[in-house]
Amino acid sequence: MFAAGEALAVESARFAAMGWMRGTSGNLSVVLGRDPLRLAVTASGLDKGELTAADVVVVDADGELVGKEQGKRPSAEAGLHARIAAVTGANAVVHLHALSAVLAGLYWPDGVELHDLEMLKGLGHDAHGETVVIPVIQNGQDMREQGDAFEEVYLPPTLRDNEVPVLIIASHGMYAWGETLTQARWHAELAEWLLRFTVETSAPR
Ligand SMILES: CSC[C@@H](O)[C@@H](O)C(=O)COP(=O)(O)O
Ligand SMILES: [Zn+2]
Repeated sequence: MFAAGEALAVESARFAAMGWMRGTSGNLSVVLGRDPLRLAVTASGLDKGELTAADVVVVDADGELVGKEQGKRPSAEAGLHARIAAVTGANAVVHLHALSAVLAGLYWPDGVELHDLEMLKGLGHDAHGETVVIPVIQNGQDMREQGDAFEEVYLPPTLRDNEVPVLIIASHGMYAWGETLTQARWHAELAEWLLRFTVETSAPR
């Protein structure tokens, strides 16, 4: 648990330095166990640039606190982290308030189309001839409803294509996930670049 807290604090500071976890915004999680599902998630309402290894709590599949943590509440969005981990099999989930994701969700509320960009390979897709759609769901405060909305738009991997390990929440931010915390970060970094490129080159003027 200390190791998970340490890893989440390091990643959180890195994301904050990128400007994607300003103030108390954003949250991160890693899966601790699957039967039953348990995640280590960042505690709520803290400065995400200054987390310590102790600023983490354990939650269940509904994002509810497991055990007693003195004075710390789970992230308000822990329930969506747990749902993404359950549905996708990811071992780490990151949630960022990247401006490019919010702008892309505003311009393309039915999903953001990406194609013919080398960076798509970092999301597990083809650099040529494939259109990758990052799904968008509406913002909300009920994590069960947000989880249901995610499940409706999520495209699992097929024999031909990999999943798209990214979700945009309109007027809010983005989620990315992966097999490890490092891979989740890579997906977030690459998706942010792809979204920024697309907003800057294709947004309606
Ligand atoms: C400016 S923080 C907004 C929060 O409501 C939320 O969206 C967020 O990302 C952080 O919530 P937290 O409960 O600290 O994990
Ligand atoms: Zn948020």
